[in-house]
Amino acid sequence: MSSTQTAVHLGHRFLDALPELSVPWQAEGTPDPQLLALDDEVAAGLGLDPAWLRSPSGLGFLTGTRVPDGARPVAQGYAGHQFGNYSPRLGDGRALLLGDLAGVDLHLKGSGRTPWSRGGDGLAVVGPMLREFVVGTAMHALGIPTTRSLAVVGTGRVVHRETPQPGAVLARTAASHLRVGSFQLARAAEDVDLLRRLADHAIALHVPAAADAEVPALALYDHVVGVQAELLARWMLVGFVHGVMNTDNMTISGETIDYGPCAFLDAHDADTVFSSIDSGGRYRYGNQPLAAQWNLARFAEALLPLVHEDPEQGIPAAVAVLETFLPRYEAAWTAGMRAKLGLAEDADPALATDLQALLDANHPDHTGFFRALSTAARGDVQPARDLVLDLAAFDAWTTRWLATGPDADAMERVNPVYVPRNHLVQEALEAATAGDLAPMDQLVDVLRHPFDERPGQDRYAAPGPAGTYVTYCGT
Ligand SMILES: Nc1ncnc2c1ncn2[C@@H]1O[C@H](COP(=O)(O)OP(=O)(O)OP(=O)(O)O)[C@@H](O)[C@H]1O
Repeated sequence: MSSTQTAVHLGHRFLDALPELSVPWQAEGTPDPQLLALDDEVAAGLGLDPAWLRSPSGLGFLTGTRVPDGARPVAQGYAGHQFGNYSPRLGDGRALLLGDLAGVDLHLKGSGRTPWSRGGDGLAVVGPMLREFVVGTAMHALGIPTTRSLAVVGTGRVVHRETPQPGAVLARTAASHLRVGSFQLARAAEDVDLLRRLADHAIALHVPAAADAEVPALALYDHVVGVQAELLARWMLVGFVHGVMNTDNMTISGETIDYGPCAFLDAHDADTVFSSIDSGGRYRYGNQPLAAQWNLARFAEALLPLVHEDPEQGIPAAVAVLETFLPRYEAAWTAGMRAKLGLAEDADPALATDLQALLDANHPDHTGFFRALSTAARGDVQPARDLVLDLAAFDAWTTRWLATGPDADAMERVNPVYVPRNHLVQEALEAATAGDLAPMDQLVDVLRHPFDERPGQDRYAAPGPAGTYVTYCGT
């Protein structure tokens, strides 16, 4: 196999800044590594040669078993609220931060036990790691901030879940792996110096201008509230359900992280839940903005000692910022809806909220309906009309909307034809787990160009049969 890879120099910025949150660690060996998926574009962004990554030495790099000279992999510590309950010790129980490269973190998932593993085996399996690859790739193509999957490598190890599963390691990149839970751990340590270094590190990476603010931690908080408001609006507009919005899965960068029990809506329904363990519907589609706000309140609590030396006295300033979350979310959502509906800047905002009410009442296929509206903007309302039950309400809304002269071309640039449909992802992952990668490769190929309609590929645009949502709790 040809290889033009020169030496890889992995930095260790997290370990240098925050040794207390870092446990130097190594990956477990992989008996028989086999490449299952590789994103050449992500590789190129890191300055890595895809041909080398496919070679035995590249697979050693991607699984953490052959670490470049000078690299210092660590398991990162963090805490977090999971489904509302606080866990003081989470951390990378099956993951490692290999280091940083080209300004981003390179992280492994499924690389073996660490001191944060608690009772877990430290491993990951093929299906869920490929799910992260497929859905993360789709999210990036949709223009939504996200960690990115570089590769999934089958380990050749059998992993014991409900049934024996083939093991895998995911290699992914992120602007950083700083989470709300990272701050919760530093706050719980009652070490203000550690908390300050963590905030300074986050500021240096994600919002350098905050360093000059009167209260840098408050400026950091304001930034995170803003990027999360934008992110949540993007999720809601595209019909994405994250599924496990615990505080350890909320990034400081504003990137989507951890594609566990996630999926895209078929029928638009605020009560949609995909995670089999989310019995109370805490992270249902329609509750996501409020779940994010709740997480941001926990972030504020963690930051309080940096807002004021008497944390209690920092509360009003932090609450004032937190209270901007929903207005910022609504502004981002309104702007996004304006784009999805091909409206001019000065269009009546009630067009968006009235359409939302129509979607809530009629449950059309989310992705298909918005795409069909661009056909309506070209003069054929029937495809959209076929998706709703309340035809009088649809006709009334459509008449108002069409009178604004919506821009169909602009709409087609923001309303995807293809999203990772739950049933297709499931089908592809089951095939891959059984050794056939072709369905996944074909699916990823379509998802990389979500706005470009492809003749003969209708099955990738269609919703699954009603009632066949796969609820999911695999890891
Ligand atoms: N098989 C396992 N062995 C050890 N720890 C695990 C295992 N699975 C999950 N964990 C740990 O449980 C916690 C919650 O897991 P979760 O599934 O949210 O994270 P993850 O998918 O492993 O990682 P990330 O959030 O980085 O994408 C984390 O601390 C994670 O490291």
